Amino acid sequence: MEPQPLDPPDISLENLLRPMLPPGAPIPDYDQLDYSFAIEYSGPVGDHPVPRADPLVGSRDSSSQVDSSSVSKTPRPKPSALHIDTRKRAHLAAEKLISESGSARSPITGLVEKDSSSTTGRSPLSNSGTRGKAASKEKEAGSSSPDSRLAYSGLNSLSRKSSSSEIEELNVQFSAAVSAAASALPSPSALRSVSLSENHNLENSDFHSTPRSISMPERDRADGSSRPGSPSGVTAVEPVVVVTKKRECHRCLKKHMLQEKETCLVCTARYCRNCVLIAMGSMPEGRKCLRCIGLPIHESRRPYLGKPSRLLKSILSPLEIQQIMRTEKDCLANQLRPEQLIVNGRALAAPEMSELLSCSNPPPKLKPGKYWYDKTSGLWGKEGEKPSKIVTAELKVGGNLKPDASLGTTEVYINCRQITKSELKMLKLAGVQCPPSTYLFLSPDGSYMEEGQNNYKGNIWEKASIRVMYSLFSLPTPRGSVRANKPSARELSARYPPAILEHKNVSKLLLLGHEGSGRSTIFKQAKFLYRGGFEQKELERYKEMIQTYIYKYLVILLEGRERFEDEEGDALLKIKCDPPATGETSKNMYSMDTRLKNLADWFLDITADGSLERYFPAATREYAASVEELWRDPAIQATFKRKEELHKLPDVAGEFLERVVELSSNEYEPVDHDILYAEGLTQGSGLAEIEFGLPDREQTSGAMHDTVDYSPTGRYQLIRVGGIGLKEGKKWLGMFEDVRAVVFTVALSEFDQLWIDSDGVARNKLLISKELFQDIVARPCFKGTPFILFLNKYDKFEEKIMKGVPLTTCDWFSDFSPVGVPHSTQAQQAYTYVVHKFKKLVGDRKLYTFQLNALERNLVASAFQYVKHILKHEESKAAGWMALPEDSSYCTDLSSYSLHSARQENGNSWDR
Ligand SMILES: Nc1nc2c(ncn2[C@@H]2O[C@H](COP(=O)(O)OP(=O)(O)OP(=O)(O)O)[C@@H](O)[C@H]2O)c(=O)[nH]1
Ligand SMILES: [Mg+2]
Repeated sequence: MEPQPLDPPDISLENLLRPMLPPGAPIPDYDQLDYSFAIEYSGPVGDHPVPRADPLVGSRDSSSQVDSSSVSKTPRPKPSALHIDTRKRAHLAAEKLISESGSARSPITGLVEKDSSSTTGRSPLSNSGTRGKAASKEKEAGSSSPDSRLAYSGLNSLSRKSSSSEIEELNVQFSAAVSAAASALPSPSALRSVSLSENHNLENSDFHSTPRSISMPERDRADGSSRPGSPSGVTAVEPVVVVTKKRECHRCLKKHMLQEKETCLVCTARYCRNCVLIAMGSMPEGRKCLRCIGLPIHESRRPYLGKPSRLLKSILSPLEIQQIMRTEKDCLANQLRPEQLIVNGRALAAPEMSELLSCSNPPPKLKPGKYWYDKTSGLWGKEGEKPSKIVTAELKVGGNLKPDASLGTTEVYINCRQITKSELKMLKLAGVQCPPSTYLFLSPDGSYMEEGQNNYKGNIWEKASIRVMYSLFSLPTPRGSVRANKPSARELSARYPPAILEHKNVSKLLLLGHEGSGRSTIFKQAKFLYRGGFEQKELERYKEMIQTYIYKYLVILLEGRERFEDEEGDALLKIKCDPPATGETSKNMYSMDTRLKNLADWFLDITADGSLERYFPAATREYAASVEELWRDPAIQATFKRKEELHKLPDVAGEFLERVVELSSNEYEPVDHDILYAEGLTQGSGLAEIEFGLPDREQTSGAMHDTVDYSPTGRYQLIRVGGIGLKEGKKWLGMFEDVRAVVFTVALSEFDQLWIDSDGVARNKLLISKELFQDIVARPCFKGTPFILFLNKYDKFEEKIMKGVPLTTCDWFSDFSPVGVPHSTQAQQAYTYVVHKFKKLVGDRKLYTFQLNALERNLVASAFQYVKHILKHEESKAAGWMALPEDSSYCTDLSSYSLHSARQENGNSWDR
């Protein structure tokens, strides 16, 4: 039989394209198609192997079929047929889609996209991104394959969120094109060891097998146990710097003497214009060779981040350059890692670095290294050197400033740092008197005073000539005009309370205490009681604060859940003694289903990399339902039951999480109760003051007889020293020598709670309060000042004692043994014992104590009346009268006031 002639292959464009596209994908419009073809090389044999180009005519051959194990599960186009220009098209389509969908996109989408260049940039609501074991499996299987990494991040995230097959298709084509290009044309060195046929095999290509250190939390790696090694999640792998001859292209090894080259940000290999796109692919992290993707950049290249070269401009469209430069600047792998910055002797954590970089005046061109930072003035410099910059003050970054931070030898100190000779010279020029052993307190605007003295002395930046001199000597000066920076009276009062307050004829009350003891609550109650509450602007701030804090509380719970799940798993394992089969994870009451776990992981990730505050409260509404779902999950509820073990979780967490949907709505307005429950006054807590007149007793409860105003002026000023203020600003205390009384708050209920200090050491909270109290009582500036101890949170204290939590949990109370006393509950006995312990601390000195529940407004009013009595008493004592007010509702001993007596006076009607 005569052989039938074979049909000529159908070489229509459609048939050519079909194998390149995923099954079922529509053929793109011919007019819009941007394509090119590779033809087989038939020239003379050269020095280097030439990549093979397989013809695409006809149906796909078996060798081009993608291994079904490939997680992308999409056929890869043949390397030869799809030119890199496809990227352009994919990219433009993505841009188009972004611009079209821009307005309709939810804030979540926008936010996630923004972050998509970073490790954690995955939609929390999609299942694609998993931290932990799932992610690690995915990685092993290749699903977090180079495809997904190579695709433009924006495009990638779009395809994840959008169901648009077009985008997915483009993404796949684009990734495949790059992979193809990479594997088809590896570097000469790779070619030396890889045969052409291997080279042709995408799965075996050098590109695929190159180990990556892309931002994968450490626990996702070998042991699967720990949190990310670096907070940023980028493993600190030292890049291997490629040494090439100066003018040689690292890929083709040609010299191209006069041609510009593009340099890899990681290994510094240089590529000529013909090789750059092949060597660097789609540049998902900017200008890096394919094998360097995921690696941290070489520090010498940091100044070039985001700055396109002329070469790039000549081969890519402006839109592409814009996108590449954006990813280059934003992508996580290219960021400075927090641990590379040592500030005041301590490596930064991710949230600290993000605070530093996002402040209004960050240090410019930061490089890895050791720095010192003066939080009070904002001065910033390299360790052992004079200051180089004034950055935003009061940032919570790094350790404590050391006197020798700048290796000064002048014996003149600014905010505890011994200054350098050039600074001293400048200070003298500015007319500041500074003989040896001068201790100056300098604020960010240049105003200064001598430490321990209450007078504001002047401003070193005031004269323009001085500022010029400073810059001549390379010393930093503040940005903008000093006049504009002049602090308001209110700001000054916070900085130099005595200077501002001196002229006022008020009785100053200093409100001190350890974090969480209730200082702000008392302050807020004073505002409600005597100043008519909060203004609209302040309410807005509280709203924002509450909405942000909910997420922080959630994250504490999520971390706790993980811990408990592991512990429980280990415990069950010990009981069972038979380890689960490989890959099987034992479930317990703290385990969550995969979807919620993904969501939880996302929250933990954005917290770990310090971007939680970038998302919230902005996206609070979108996530409220998810947070509620998480909160209601049995695993989280089981975790919450063990809240005492979650040291950072405040008491209010449950209350706020319970109402997350309501609190997250736009219409939500904080009510008094919410404001009191919200921790702190404002997010940045330092010094705050409020002035008020105390009304006569009759006005507040109607049951008091004291109609005489004992205060000299009838005006009081309550000054709250907040968390940071007290720790770093202990020197301020010396400036409050004219206060009439120190009100020290202690949260009684903390006797069984732990506090993790900055060194990670857990300590009993009440013991910390005790030490702080002892420290302050012992200060010479408070030698003759009456101390009033507000023993707060009695409600919680009572609840705990009644529940059987032993007071002896706190070592300080180890000798407490309740005895059966008629008409006295165990809680009252415990309270009396605690009062006794505190009084013993001050020896012969008088210590006034007041039992308080600061959430009860009337009780706080009584507390202030009590303070007023004390002041009167102290005044009489000083005048030698020694008469106590007749009515003394403070029982036999003015020095103690308990809720018991207060309740009797007020007929037990304590409204919140
Ligand atoms: N149950 C109970 N909770 C209280 C009491 N006093 C304060 N709280 C809560 O304790 C938490 C911490 O109180 P804050 O007033 O912020 O304490 P603080 O840390 O000293 O204040 P800042 O200096 O602003 O940080 C808040 O959620 C308050 O609502 C109390 O007497 N009983
Ligand atoms: Mg607080």
